[in-house]
Amino acid sequence: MSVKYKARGRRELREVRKQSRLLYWTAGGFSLFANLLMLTGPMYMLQVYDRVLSSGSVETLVALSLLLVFLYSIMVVLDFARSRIMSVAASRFWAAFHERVFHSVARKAAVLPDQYTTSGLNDLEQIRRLIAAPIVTAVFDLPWTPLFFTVIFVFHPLLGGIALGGAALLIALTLANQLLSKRSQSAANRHGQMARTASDQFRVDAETLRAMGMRVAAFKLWNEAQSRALQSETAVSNIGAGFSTFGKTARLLLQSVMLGVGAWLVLNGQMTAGGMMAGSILLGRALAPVETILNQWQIAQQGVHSWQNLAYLLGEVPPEAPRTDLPAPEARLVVQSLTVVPPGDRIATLKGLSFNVEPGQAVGVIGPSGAGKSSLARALVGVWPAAGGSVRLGGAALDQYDSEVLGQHIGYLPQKVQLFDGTIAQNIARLALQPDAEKVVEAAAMAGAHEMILSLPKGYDTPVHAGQLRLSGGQVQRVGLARALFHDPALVVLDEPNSNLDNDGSEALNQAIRHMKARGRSVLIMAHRPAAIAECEMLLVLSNGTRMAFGPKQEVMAGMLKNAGALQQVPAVAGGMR
Ligand SMILES: Nc1ncnc2c1ncn2[C@@H]1O[C@H](COP(=O)(O)OP(=O)(O)OP(=O)(O)O)[C@@H](O)[C@H]1O
Repeated sequence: MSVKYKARGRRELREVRKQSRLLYWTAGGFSLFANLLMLTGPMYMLQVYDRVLSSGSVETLVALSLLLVFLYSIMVVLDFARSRIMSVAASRFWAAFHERVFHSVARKAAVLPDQYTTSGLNDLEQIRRLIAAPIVTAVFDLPWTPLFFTVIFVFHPLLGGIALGGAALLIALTLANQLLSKRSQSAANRHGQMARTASDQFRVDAETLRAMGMRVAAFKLWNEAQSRALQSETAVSNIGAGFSTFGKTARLLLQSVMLGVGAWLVLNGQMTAGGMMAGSILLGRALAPVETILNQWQIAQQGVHSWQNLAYLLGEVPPEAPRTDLPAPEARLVVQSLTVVPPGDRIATLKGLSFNVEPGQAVGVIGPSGAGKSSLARALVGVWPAAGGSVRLGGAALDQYDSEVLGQHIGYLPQKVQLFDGTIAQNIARLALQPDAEKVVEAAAMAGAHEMILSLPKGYDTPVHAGQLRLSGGQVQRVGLARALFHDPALVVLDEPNSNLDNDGSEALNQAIRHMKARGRSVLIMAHRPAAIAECEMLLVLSNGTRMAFGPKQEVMAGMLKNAGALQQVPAVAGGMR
């Protein structure tokens, strides 16, 4: 399965990379000329030694020097243009994917968060860095190194042989580096990811750690992963640094050997002094790309790892097929033989569930813990796909709507309400940058949150920070309810909406439900506490993922009271009904 995902993701990545083909070819073309111009220095040296020094002609020296400056200027421009082109290619790649990756991360994390959703955006950044890194321009230079070796061979075959031997040595070092560091690099990635996940989790619930003396234990857990990551990273950089130093020394030594052998050839009259100097410089040029690749190997490894991660993520979350725009749905909900299996799991938490909700109706969904109420809420808002059967809103199955468009017609208050960084108004307006003040106040008033928000230091403009909430549990729930009611959605699904509410809050909630019903919207309330279902005329009783009863509230309650067995299965409701 994962191979299939990776292959699909890789295809998508390659397709986008292909769109910048012209840029890569241009950079390649520039590389040709830049590498030809690299011959300028050695040729100048050759001419100065063999022509100027023997002829003593100052004019020739001046002319050659002017030509040298001119050619070097062109080389600088080409080199600069080439790195600019690569940084444009890198930005293009990022721009082509940032939205896609962001949505893939968000879509996958809503269903089944994993290492790929944690690292997705960072992986994209790593690839962007790799494309713009000098190692890529070094790869462009690599095909032209035979040119330098050929010229060295022309000077003298012995020097050419030494140069080729040097190149083979550096390539062998690069391969050995890869072989020796591969395992440590993947361990570093794995443990680094575990340490980041642990620190995120501990930061989110730091209060619990502090209150119950769990900080030291949490540190030990985080530290273990972090130490392993550091150990592996140190191993990788030690290996890399060792090879890189060895490579650099080998190149310097080779250049000296070239000079020494060159001097011996000059003494034997087999070549000129200019050839000796030029050969040594050419060797440096020929080996430079190999040396850069060796030095930057870790960036390449990281980039390849990120490429594979991203391929998996994109393959697993293919782009959403464009959907025909549907009109705003009528608030008629039809659930037919719905079976839901939590993503990543095998056991169904809802089995063959059927019921209807008419516009203007409120349905209370009750049942013991683990009965499947939250699973139903997630399926009704389209977060968890139906494994069997269907959910239809306004006649259309949920997956016939574009998920963003569907979201506009749905209000959802999850069991654990999470606010995002931004102002209260932005949170209510579902993160709109310029919230529509009238609609925000209307939703807040409906949720009974208006007065509470006005009492905050900056009212609706009070900033909230996801990890550092200054609001009480009940206040957060009211803001969450206002967000669910914002923009008058057709279907409102409230999962335990009054778990943190006081009497006033519960009354405000009931008023909001009455209001939604009067506007012909449909409302579903998953509840433990009977106060939450006071406004519901219909009741759905779940047990163990199946429908125990569905119908008008009074009838269902009466039936349950008669049925002592069923009553025991829903103790909370039974308690509230007595
Ligand atoms: N993400 C998940 N992955 C696997 N199983 C899950 C997941 N979420 C819930 N379940 C399982 O599904 C079953 C129903 O859970 P669900 O949260 O829907 O119950 P619930 O009725 O809302 O319970 P509660 O009243 O305690 O909130 C439980 O057995 C639970 O273990």
